[in-house]
Amino acid sequence: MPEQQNQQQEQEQDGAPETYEYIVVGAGTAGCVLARRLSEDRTHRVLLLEAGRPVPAEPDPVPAPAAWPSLLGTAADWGDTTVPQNTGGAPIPWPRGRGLGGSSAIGGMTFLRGHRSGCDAWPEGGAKGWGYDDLLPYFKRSENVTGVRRRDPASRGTDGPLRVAPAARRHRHPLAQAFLAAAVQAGHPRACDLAAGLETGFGWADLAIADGARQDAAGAYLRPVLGERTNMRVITDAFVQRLLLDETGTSPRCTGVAYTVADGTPPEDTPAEDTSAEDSPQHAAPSRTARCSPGGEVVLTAGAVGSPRLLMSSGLGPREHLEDIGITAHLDLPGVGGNLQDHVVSGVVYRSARPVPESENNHAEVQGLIRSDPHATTCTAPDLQLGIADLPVRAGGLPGPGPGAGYTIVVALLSPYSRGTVRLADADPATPPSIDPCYYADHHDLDLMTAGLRAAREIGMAPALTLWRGEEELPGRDIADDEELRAYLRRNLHSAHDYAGTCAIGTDTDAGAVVDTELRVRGVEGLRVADASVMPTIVSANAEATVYAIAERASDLLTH
Ligand SMILES: Cc1cc2nc3c(=O)[nH]c(=O)nc-3n(C[C@H](O)[C@H](O)[C@H](O)COP(=O)(O)OP(=O)(O)OC[C@H]3O[C@@H](n4cnc5c(N)ncnc54)[C@H](O)[C@@H]3O)c2cc1C
Repeated sequence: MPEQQNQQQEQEQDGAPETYEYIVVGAGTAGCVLARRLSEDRTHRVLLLEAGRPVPAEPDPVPAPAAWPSLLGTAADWGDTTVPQNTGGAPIPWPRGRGLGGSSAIGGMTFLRGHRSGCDAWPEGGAKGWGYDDLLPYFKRSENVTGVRRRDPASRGTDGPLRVAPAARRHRHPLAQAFLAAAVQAGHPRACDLAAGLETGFGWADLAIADGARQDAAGAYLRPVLGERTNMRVITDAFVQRLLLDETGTSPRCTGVAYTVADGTPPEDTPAEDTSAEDSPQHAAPSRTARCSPGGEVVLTAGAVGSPRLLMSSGLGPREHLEDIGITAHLDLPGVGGNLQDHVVSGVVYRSARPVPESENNHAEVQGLIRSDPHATTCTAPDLQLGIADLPVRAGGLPGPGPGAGYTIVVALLSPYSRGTVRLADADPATPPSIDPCYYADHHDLDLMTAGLRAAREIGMAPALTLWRGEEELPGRDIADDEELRAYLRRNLHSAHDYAGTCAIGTDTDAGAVVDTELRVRGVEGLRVADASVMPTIVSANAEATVYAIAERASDLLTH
């Protein structure tokens, strides 16, 4: 694989400039899907550019699923942090994948579609054609649940590239089994197939693990076809700095991209015909270019941070912000980088009364989707996700048991009210972006999470967990009233890493919309976004399964 990459890089450098029907930026979850699907028609030349390396942990072996946290902070992670949050002041780590497979190659492998109510809210907000039923064929097309019990082929895929299944019975964690029983004892329904997005309650989550190995987008979608698709070129270590824009027409047209390659070879100069947008400081850096053939398109799949970052570096974004940092705005797109959403996470940490065995899976085998107010009649969509972690999950600096001595009932907020931003720190495209998720900026989020802690405690005290339950270490039994619980939530805060919303789908009348319902960037020709950033609102569970479906759908929109 690395050999093939190098060969491709040499061809790019030495050969005559080539053009492509599709240039896909970012080989993460969505980018691998797009590259594979778009290159199925062998007459289409497809270029996939990825800033990271071919194999996430190369030269080390890719770790077993349970060791996934060890990937964070490595070369496979951009290693971002947020700006200080209103939660005690500390920045929060914001890992995101960098390498073939992107975040699917370093993530936690929980594979849930999110409850259908999450997607069904999209058309109501203007994203016509993006409801759960519209996405269902694409959810199915991405996955393969062949052989898994209690999976209905009407709602689940049986021949997609990605093999997913719950933890195999003989490898299930005993604590997860006890937790599931405890949730039912606490009065929650038992879900049969939580991953389908049609049920609430608690059940075994599907995991992107097959035969004991991680299933990521590169392994499932890209590697199986790399050798046979001569019309697809993949270049790694290729950081796309900006989009090439032709502004001679009535609206700007994206004609290609400029990128640098971190392989030590000298870059080419940008050809004269592509200089129309080169009046801002970051454009002075020499770089390679890749251009679209007539009618070709650039597709951004750089993720909810990378895609808005690249748009803004190219002068497509909120005019005021761009001008503040010295970038000429080629188009005022106020929504770019706004509307940032994430699932905020906290939980109740227990010291275990017995040693906690090591996980053979992803540390999070059982999940639950619940409603904070079980008596609500107007809205029954789940707004909290509760799950078991066979590890103590706590922010650095907080006391508590070490691995093997504790466990956590994790609480995640599914439908946050708070909205954040991704902004450029300066005009240099290589400067890490400024990420402000604005956790708990809206007080409703703290109220919902407080209800979540109470629900977690109820399950934690159920008889099925008696043999495991030691002291409640965090927040601690004495922390009982709402004010104290809110203070704890601010102290013990994590990201679920489901970043979304920064290039949202919407209508022309929606000033915050960045792409239309066919994922075309508004006001620009030849440019689409097709990753987690297009979600108008974050989905009601972990995001990856939905990103696969969005990318599958995008490939149809591009080719039909
Ligand atoms: C640590 C972690 C754990 C997670 N756990 C889970 C989980 O258990 N279950 C779940 O459902 N979801 C999980 N997620 C979320 C899920 O992985 C993401 O929602 C999903 O992968 C996003 O897909 P994407 O294609 O939008 O972006 P990504 O997969 O992040 O891909 C973006 C790609 O673009 C590349 N890129 C960015 N900028 C540039 C540029 N300028 N030039 C070239 N390349 C560029 C990046 O290097 C990356 O490879 C997790 C995420 C993380 C980070």
